[in-house]
Amino acid sequence: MIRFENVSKAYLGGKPALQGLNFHLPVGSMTYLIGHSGAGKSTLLKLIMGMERANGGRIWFNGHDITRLSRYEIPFLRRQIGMVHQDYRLLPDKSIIENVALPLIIAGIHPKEADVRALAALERVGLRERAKHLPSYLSGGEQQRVDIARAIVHKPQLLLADEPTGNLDDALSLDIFSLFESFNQFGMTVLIATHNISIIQQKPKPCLMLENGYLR
Ligand SMILES: Nc1ncnc2c1ncn2[C@@H]1O[C@H](COP(=O)(O)OP(=O)(O)OP(=O)(O)O)[C@@H](O)[C@H]1O
Repeated sequence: MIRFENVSKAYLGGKPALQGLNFHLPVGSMTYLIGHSGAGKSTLLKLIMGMERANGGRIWFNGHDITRLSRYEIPFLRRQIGMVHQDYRLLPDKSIIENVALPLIIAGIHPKEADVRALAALERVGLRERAKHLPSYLSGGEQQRVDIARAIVHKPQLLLADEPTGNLDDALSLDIFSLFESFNQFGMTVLIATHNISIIQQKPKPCLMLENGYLR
């Protein structure tokens, strides 16, 4: 699904964030991306999303070189990817269902159809009955599940998560990782950047380990 070939990234004026990365994520795999703060985890995820450009090397997504995409092609790439954030990023003045339906509305789906799909996504994360509430009425763990529903509402092939349990306690974190496992069991490829060693031990998976921008 994803192949990195000798990929490097340096931000303007900074030291290299990623250097000569080579790896392959097969379709249907679930992988952890680990490494200390500043090791380059978020940068790697942003390269896959087309939010940052590599300075060298190639990134293949289903056989297409996404380092060569024009900015008009990037939205098509993103429609195949879901992204879960550490800080939820919900719109505070929109209801839960409106938050989850938003990517579909932006992609031009009819609002009624978008609502049906958003409710189905909320069902998958166990929050269908909270659809009409505002985000501020939900706990941190529930808001994280809304962010996950929004990330999967368009049925992406690939799910990326950047420190998805950074703000949650151990029990809630385990629930969130179980959700990711359930999506993976239905065929979604999953890549999770995490510091959560306890979860990695409880739910072992293949790991990509970054150290100062290099894969170990
Ligand atoms: N927009 C940016 N401009 C300049 N340098 C950046 C930018 N984003 C990240 N960096 C630098 O790139 C390197 C990798 O950062 P990155 O955020 O990818 O690491 P990380 O492993 O995700 O860290 P954390 O676990 O703290 O989120 C760091 O040295 C960081 O300071």
